[in-house]
Amino acid sequence: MSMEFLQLCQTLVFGLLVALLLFCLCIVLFYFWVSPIFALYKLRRNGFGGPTPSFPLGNIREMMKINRSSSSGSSLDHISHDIRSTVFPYFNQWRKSHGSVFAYWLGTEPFLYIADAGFLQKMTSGVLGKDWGKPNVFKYDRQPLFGNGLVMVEGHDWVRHRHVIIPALSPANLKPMASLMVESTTTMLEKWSTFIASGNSSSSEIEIEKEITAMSGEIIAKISFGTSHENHNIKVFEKLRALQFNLFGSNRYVGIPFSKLISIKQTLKARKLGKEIDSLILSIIDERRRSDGGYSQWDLLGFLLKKTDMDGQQVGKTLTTRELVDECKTFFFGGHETTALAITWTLLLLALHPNWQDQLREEIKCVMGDGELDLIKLSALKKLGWVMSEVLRLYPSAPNVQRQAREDIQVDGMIIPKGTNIWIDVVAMNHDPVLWGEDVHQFKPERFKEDINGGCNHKMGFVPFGFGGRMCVGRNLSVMEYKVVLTLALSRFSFSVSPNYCHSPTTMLSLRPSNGLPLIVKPL
Ligand code: HEM
Repeated sequence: MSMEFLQLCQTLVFGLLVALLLFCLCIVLFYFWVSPIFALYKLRRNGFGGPTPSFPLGNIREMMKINRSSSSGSSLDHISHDIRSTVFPYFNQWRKSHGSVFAYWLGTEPFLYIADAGFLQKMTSGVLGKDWGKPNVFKYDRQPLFGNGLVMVEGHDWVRHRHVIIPALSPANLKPMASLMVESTTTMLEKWSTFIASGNSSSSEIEIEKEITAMSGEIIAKISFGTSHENHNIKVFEKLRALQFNLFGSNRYVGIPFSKLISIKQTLKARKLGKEIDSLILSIIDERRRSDGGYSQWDLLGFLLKKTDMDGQQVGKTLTTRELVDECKTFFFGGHETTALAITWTLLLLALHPNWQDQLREEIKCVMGDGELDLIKLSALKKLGWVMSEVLRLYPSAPNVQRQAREDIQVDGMIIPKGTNIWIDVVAMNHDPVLWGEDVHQFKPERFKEDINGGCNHKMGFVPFGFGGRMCVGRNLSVMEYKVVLTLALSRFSFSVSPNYCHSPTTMLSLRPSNGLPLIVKPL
């Protein structure tokens, strides 16, 4: 072979490599630069304003800057329930200049921000639950936490999952679970009594958020898997918490191209934790399938296994084992955090409003008498129901609801282009004086006395459990747990705020007190 021929081959290979590299670069540029600019142009042409993005970061840099300059919390003397500027300071700022509906960008991902109940109603009226998407960008990011569980699944698969799960969480099915709630709550309260008795004073400071979260985790573990897998339950709980802190504990630049590579350590750790949780749950499922009576055990897994392996086969509505694992994770995570935080915020508000503690104690005594907690009578605790609604209004455990448009959606002649992510700001709507009146930031449970919507002047203005076909499936369970825990706690203790408390609500998927909730707890 001549030298010239070899040189020609080398030049050809080099040329091909350069061409390939240029082609890849063009694709990357198209996806992460040209395509977002087209999408931005489409949104603007349809009348959606918003802060100006710069690709590939979108508006993330500005969000971080506003976050840094926002207030970090308030002391006991200056607690304000207007949490809009603390929780989502950038939205609070942008709302002032762009109104309640505008477009912003997480990296190269377009988001439509909505804090307008009228717009929300028009946007959702023509779209069925199964036709909504969930933002792909979050779906990939949160894969280790939810997999393809009900929170993330879409289309006909979502219909099938919901069909299997809804009966599992019906009030009739949940009734036998109440005794598990009483058991875990009583154990926690006993521990508090012992702790207080061991000190020198008649009351003690207790870190309420930590206590309630641990107890709620124990409850959901027993409800999900029963009491015979305690070791596994604890491990799943601990690993899910670790996964949550890994995914949401610090900035990870979701939406920016190759963001997983930027935070490679966190990505790998999340993946590892996700796999460990999956194999723990798989081993529980395997054990159940092998054991005598594994299907008849009274818990959510028992119910789903029976549906999946037996009843569901006849009607073709079953879940695969992989889907069962994802649903167990979804229950476990979705089922404890939101409820635990609703109880935590309630105890803060009751500590700030001792007259409401008295009113609730009176109601509990009147409904339950002096005897043991009667589960059938829980629904008669009306005032406790108003308090729960008011707490979910001021401090919504789920501070936002998300969707992704899978088709173009028409709203008042404007088009939300297919692929647009949608971020509904529940905090902003719950604190909007136009919807609620001038006393919007005050704790007034009585606003729910005559009206389940709390006097909100738009029916889509109060959506603490979401809306439409995708509304939360766990609300019966959470109301039951909320009432059991608070009835037992208020019957034994009074609560006041510790001088060590710093009011600084923040989001880590759910809305939580960023420095915990120390309360002074005193036996009655
Ligand atoms: C105070 C307690 C709770 C609050 C505030 C809450 C709030 C929410 C919200 C806002 C959504 C989104 C709905 C939408 O997209 O329109 C949701 C969905 C969901 N929640 Fe809850 N939740 C609570 C308790 C629970 C519990 C106890 C469970 C499970 C046992 C649970 C399981 C789920 C599931 C599986 C979904 C997805 C439903 C779907 O997309 O079809 N939640 N929840």
